[in-house]
Amino acid sequence: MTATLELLSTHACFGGEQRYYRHASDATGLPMRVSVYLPPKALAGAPVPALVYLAGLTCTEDTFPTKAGAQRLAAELGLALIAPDTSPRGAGIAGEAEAWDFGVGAGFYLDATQAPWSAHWRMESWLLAELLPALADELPIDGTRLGLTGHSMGGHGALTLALRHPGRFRSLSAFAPICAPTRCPWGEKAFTGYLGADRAAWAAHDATELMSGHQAAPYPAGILIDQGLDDKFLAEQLHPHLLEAACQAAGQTLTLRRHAGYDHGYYFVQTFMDDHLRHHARQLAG
Ligand SMILES: N[C@@H](CCC(=O)N[C@@H](CSC=O)C(=O)NCC(=O)O)C(=O)O
Repeated sequence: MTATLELLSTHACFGGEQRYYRHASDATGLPMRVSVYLPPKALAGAPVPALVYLAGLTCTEDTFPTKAGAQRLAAELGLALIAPDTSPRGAGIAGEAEAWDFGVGAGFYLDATQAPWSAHWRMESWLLAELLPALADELPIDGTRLGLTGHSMGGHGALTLALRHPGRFRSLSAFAPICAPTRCPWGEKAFTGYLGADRAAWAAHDATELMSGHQAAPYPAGILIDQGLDDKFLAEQLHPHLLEAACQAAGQTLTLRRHAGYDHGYYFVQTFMDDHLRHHARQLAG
């Protein structure tokens, strides 16, 4: 297979390497970016399990490696960390970077069906059909042992992609995720633009709706979610209580931890990162 990953830079980090790649994507028709942390065990040649982290609105592939503080424990656990960019860039669509919650930096991890976005905003296809297979082909990553997590818009991406593609990911967690995008302003704006005004198409990208369609737990080993109670987006945008109710109805074990004093930012994310790494490492072992 032809290599599609172009190494842009690499940095020694806790005995492993923090790398940045450009990836030639047919799905988006644009060069896409991704960061990958390879732990010491992978550099020694052994294929390792990987945790995919989907970042939130306004973020890039650089946000997670520089702000989440995950590499030290990932090195110890022998876990690779994959952090894709949050949208296509450079498509040249009029106004694509004018809003911080739509367009550039706001891909919502789905394939847009509405012009002009449908030509390039194909994040689900890029991630699942191209990027993850390429990473497993070209790097010492075991593509059968992938966990998925994310923050805010990326938490929505983690929950929805894991629920839309059962069996593709072995473990699931999220930080302050958008749990019911069909019922919050961020989701309504994004879904109207990317999927069209007909709300019938939206449910397939809403974690609460997807969970409500399950009669049995899709992640029997349990889902972990952390949420700060001083998060300025909690009441209007995130709605974890709706997902909690849907999980209860489906028999899905959900550990939803609500933390007094924590806001939406990366001080919150890095505080609970070790717990998420251990949650995934346990379920990805063997
Ligand atoms: N510009 C916005 C704030 C944007 C923001 O808070 N982005 C979050 C994700 S929000 C949901 O997806 C984020 O992760 N930012 C990166 C960071 O380094 O904190 C505003 O004006 O409120």
